[in-house]
Amino acid sequence: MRIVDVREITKPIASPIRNAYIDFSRMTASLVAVVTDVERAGRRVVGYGFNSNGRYGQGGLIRERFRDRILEAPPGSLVDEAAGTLDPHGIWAAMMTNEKPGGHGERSVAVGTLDMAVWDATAKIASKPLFRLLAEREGRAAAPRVFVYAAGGYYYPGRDDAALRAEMRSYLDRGYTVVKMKIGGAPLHEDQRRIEAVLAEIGAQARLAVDANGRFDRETAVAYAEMLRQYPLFWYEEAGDPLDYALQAGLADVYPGPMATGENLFSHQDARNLLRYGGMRPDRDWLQFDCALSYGLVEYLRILDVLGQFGWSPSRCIPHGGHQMSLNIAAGLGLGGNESYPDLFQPYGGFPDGVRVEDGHIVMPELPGIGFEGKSDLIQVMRELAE
Ligand SMILES: O=C([O-])CC(=O)C(=O)O
Ligand SMILES: [Mg+2]
Repeated sequence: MRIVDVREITKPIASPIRNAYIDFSRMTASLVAVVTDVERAGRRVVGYGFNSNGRYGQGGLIRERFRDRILEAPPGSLVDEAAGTLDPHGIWAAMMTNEKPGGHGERSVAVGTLDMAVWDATAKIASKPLFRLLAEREGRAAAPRVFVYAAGGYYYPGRDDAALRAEMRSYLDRGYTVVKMKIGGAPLHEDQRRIEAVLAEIGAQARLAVDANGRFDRETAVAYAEMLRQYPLFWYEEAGDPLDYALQAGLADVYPGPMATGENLFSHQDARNLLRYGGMRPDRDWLQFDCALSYGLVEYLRILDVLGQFGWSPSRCIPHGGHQMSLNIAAGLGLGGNESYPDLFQPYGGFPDGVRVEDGHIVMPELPGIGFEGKSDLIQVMRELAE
């Protein structure tokens, strides 16, 4: 059993939206394929992966370093003979040869993207859905029904509150019970008006989360907290810089409701610092680490270990990114749910065809691997890369 090729292509996922920090007019993503010499059901097994929105494609790093390390590693070091499939931990170690610790930068995105493809291939070779393989390895029962929430509510050029309300209404019509909107890209009083418009629209049918994308300094984060705490929000996300743990910890004193952060922390060491110093509360707050940006599931398993050491349950994790990889982790390892972007970042985000959101949950179909083959628009671009 061998990995015979690793391919990457950088694709546009541009759209005219803006959060408090960046616009997505030039956003790209890496699509990767890990090609094996194994056949299942009459087809060569190819694992696929891509990075989440918000960070750019990683073609340079993948082509200059990580691809060759996989292809040049002793093939036996990449295989789990006993399990009869690839060894994602061995492949991860090969990719990280000659990489110093710390300063995670964006190599974590390159490795996370390849790691997704490796797990897809690993589960396909085992002829199982990834969530079932993960649950078996951890000795727990899989839970195929997964909570999902609808992320959107971006700033668009010329957009008014009526359009924002209509967007949120459309999520409720599609079965979601939690919706998310952006804040911090407009003055506080304007954001407050937008929030009240959305709350009036969703009423008791759903809850609202708000996301500042790390925009605020301490004073502004507190001013928003004091405004936001009068509303029954699902969470207040990424108020300040993702690495400013003191800012986050200070917010807990003024904001009693749930807070969320972690999508821009890319390693178990950063996650540990958040839990050590960030004042996050395991009884109500949410952790959003996204394996596709942070060295993949091999590293995410280490993050879950750190959570355990600090008394956190995996059920407090709702990853960023809206991809099927995190849906599998949620169903296999007992996370609290997953993000979803019903109208954005297609064809990468979303669910296999025919999967519907009901009462804020989806049920995972029984597809081998991550399940990309069940999403026709996505598997089409994937197969153009490698089959
Ligand atoms: O707008 C973005 O960069 C995406 C984001 O923060 C989220 O999905 O939580
Ligand atoms: Mg966010």
